[in-house]
Amino acid sequence: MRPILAISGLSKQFGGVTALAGVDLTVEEGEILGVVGPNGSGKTTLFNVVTGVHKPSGGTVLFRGRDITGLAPHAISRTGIGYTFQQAMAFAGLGVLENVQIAGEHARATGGASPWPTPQALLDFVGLSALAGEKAGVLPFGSLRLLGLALALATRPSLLLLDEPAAGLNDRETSALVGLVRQLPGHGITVCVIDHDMKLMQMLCRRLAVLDFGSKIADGPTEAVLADPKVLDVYLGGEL
Ligand SMILES: Nc1ncnc2c1ncn2[C@@H]1O[C@H](COP(=O)(O)OP(=O)(O)OP(=O)(O)O)[C@@H](O)[C@H]1O
Repeated sequence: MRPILAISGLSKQFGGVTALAGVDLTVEEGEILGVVGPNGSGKTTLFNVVTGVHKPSGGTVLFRGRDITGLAPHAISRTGIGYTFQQAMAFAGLGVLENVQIAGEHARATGGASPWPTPQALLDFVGLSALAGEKAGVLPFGSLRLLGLALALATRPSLLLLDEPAAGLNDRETSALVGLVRQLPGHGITVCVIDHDMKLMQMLCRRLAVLDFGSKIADGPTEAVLADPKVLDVYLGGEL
């Protein structure tokens, strides 16, 4: 089967800094793939290049076989790639439901039936119905993260990129998030997630790719990757 996302030889220079050094990576339809690596290894840059925030210095990104390399973010979003940010993004002065409505207005026109036909249904899914009328700016941090997930889902992605979705969440909130993300493939949404929390990644991902200094050093079943001496080496004294 053709991968939903196929990244080949992707590189990105920021002046003299090599953030990505020729990364090959595929995301298979229906999986939850984890991308890990030490601070500064290029994970966020990888997402930023895939979503069009940064233009790559070299390489290609194919989404469902279509070359989307270097397209503008709005054009990439319309192909069906959604993403959440490290910082939850919402209009603070608008209501929770209004935020989801607005995000949905920018949804791609070509998607099939959404698993969540209304903004309210999406709020039900992420567990924020009770807060629908609140201003986003007054939400507690955990709820704001869930709103960030709802906003990304409102754009009706078929591939969702999650950048540190559990950062700052407590254990209960993290479990709730894991429960939601695990359901996404069943709703036709493939997931690629970055996080430092290896326990979270073990709960979510059957496959992990590891970046180090902008290069992919491992890619395979989660348990095998976490036992790989090359991976243990880059995390020496670190999170593992
Ligand atoms: N906009 C930018 N301008 C200049 N350098 C950048 C920019 N974005 C990232 N970098 C550099 O590129 C390298 C990779 O950074 P990146 O944020 O992709 O790593 P990361 O793996 O996501 O790190 P972290 O886990 O800390 O979020 C780092 O050396 C970083 O300083």
